[in-house]
Amino acid sequence: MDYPINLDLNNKDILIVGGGRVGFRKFKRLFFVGANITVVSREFNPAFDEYFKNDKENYNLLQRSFDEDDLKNKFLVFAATGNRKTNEDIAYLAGKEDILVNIIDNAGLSDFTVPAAHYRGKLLLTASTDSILPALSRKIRKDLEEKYGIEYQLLLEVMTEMRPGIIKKISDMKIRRKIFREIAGDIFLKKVKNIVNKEKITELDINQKSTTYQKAADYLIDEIADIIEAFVFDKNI
Ligand SMILES: C[C@@]1(CC(=O)O)c2cc3[nH]c(cc4nc(cc5[nH]c(cc(n2)[C@H]1CCC(=O)O)[C@@](C)(CC(=O)O)[C@@H]5CCC(=O)O)C(CC(=O)O)=C4CCC(=O)O)c(CCC(=O)O)c3CC(=O)O
Ligand SMILES: NC(=O)C1=CN([C@@H]2O[C@H](COP(=O)(O)OP(=O)(O)OC[C@H]3O[C@@H](n4cnc5c(N)ncnc54)[C@H](O)[C@@H]3O)[C@@H](O)[C@H]2O)C=CC1
Repeated sequence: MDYPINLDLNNKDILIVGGGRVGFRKFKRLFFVGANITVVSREFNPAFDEYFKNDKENYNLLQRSFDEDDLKNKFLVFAATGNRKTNEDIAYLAGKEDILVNIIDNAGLSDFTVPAAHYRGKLLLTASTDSILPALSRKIRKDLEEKYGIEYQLLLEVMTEMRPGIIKKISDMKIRRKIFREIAGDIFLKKVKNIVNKEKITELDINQKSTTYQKAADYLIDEIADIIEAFVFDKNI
């Protein structure tokens, strides 16, 4: 069985060997999370074209064959060539340097695999199948996209501001746990969803902290204050 872990790859040096269809999929997500990416590839999938144009970000696209020196000082390596033997060689060389590898055509030689992922603001939901049926991971990711909507992003955005204050103010851990479980419960989530629908809040509103977002956030902060009061004074809500 695999161990799930959420890695902070911001500014970490990552190597991808092979800029094909799969290499691009790995690249896109690494770019999204702020990694420092080097892609070495004999040829590049056209999906990389727009990235060749803006070559000033945290990535380096090198059109050539893989060289052992490419592994130097890398935090993680993805072997994503279409050549099984080359990918095997990369697994061996990276292993010698104690660098963790993902081998796109060989789960057995991989130190880690990549799950399908749905990001909803700060919520991250992932699916994997122990490498048995990646198409199922993809299908589950699509299901999660339907089920876990913008209300989760809104709630987490508001809680980013509120959680430290609640922890500071309420010293009793048991009461805090009750409060947080209530905020994460079905009843409260329904309220958040209603406000998303009523105010027509979009992802952009949340990211830009628009006035529509502020209005919704203020409403939720009041609701959360009511929950806190109810639990602190041990009322049954
Ligand atoms: C082991 C793993 C290694 C790794 O890449 O980390 C791996 C390996 C392989 N995948 C293959 C094929 C496909 N992969 C996908 C899709 C995804 N593959 C991803 C991960 C993983 N794929 C890891 C295990 C994850 C797990 O445990 O489930 C996802 C989840 C994440 C991502 O890549 O970002 C992403 C969905 C992203 C999304 O949409 O959300 C589709 C679907 C499609 O394209 O429709 C197909 C075609 C249909 C099919 O074969 O199922 C083949 C070739 C098989 C062959 O030769 O036929 C191999 C090689 C092999 O099996 O040896
Ligand atoms: N892990 C996954 O999610 C998936 C894995 N696969 C597996 O991955 C394999 C290939 O995936 P694709 O991206 O579609 O292949 P692709 O052929 O589109 O891309 C491979 C890239 O590697 C480059 N390359 C080959 N040898 C190289 C070398 N020595 N140095 C540098 N670059 C080199 C090529 O120029 C090419 O751009 C398939 O054979 C399949 O087994 C397929 C689908 C999904």
